[in-house]
Amino acid sequence: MEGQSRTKVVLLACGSFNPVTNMHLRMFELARDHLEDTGQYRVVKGIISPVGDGYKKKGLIEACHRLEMARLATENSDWIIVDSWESLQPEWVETNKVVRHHYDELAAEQNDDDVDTVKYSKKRRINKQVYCFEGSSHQKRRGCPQLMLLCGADVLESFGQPNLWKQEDINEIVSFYGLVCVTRSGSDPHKFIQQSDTLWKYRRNIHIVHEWVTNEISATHVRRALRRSQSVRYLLPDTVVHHQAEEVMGWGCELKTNQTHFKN
Ligand SMILES: Nc1ncnc2c1ncn2[C@@H]1O[C@H](COP(=O)(O)OP(=O)(O)OP(=O)(O)O)[C@@H](O)[C@H]1O
Ligand SMILES: O=C(O)c1ccc[n+]([C@@H]2O[C@H](COP(=O)([O-])O)[C@@H](O)[C@H]2O)c1
Repeated sequence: MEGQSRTKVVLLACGSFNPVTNMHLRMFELARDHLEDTGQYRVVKGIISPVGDGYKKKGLIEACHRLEMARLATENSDWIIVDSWESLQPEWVETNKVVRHHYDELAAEQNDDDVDTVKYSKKRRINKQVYCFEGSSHQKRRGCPQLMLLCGADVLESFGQPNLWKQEDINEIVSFYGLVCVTRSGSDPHKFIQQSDTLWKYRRNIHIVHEWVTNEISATHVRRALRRSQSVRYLLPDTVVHHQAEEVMGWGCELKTNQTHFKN
């Protein structure tokens, strides 16, 4: 696509970030490299959106701490930011609504003159399929970056978990926005897409990024190590390790307080 303008992309990652790990940050770098390598896209921003306290997942520490740790983790990045909107909502917000919110924010940044008045309540052709979002007030804004949801393969595979995601939300995410999915050990996103009619239909909007440096870094592992007073250094950015030791552990959450070696 030399000489032609690339499509601007904003990557949005939703999750607990309990706490944010180096792998969360690496996920953004991998996704940006992958998309830009195609020659079609220019990734202009990455957004981390920690889930709110209403998610009520076992062991989830307060959103203010997860938010602060994500802020510390990204303070040296010139393109990844943390957004607090989702984490400040009193009730849990479905991911599709979070994606819509961020799309509206991006669209609002555009000049009103750029509004393409074709509403998504009208039939539109996407990937040669007629697609329609009944009742959605979304408008396609010319010049607005494309917003893609960034996730690990476990989240993609959770689409198949009965009664977890609404089918219409999955449709909207993969047809209108697009998905960038980073492989995790034990996952097979290509096979998962092949076995899902919806995902297969919109497979061109799903970008699979292969993590060749296979690793098992997960927030679960970090929490387990903390419970056992083991070091989590180099699994998390140093600033986050310090925050864990100095702030979170003194706030009465489940994490233990006797981990002074984190400060070294
Ligand atoms: N090692 C990893 N490889 C690829 N994606 C990852 C990895 N760790 C986290 N992610 C992705 O980051 C996003 C946010 O994840 P989340 O906060 O749930 O992290 P997690 O490490 O999977 O947490 P937990 O272990 O608590 O379930 C999700 O899309 C998840 O798939
Ligand atoms: O929107 C949904 O229906 C939906 C169903 C299940 C999970 N999610 C989101 O997926 C993310 C999962 O995070 P975690 O830590 O539970 O792996 C989190 O951001 C949730 O809000 C979203």
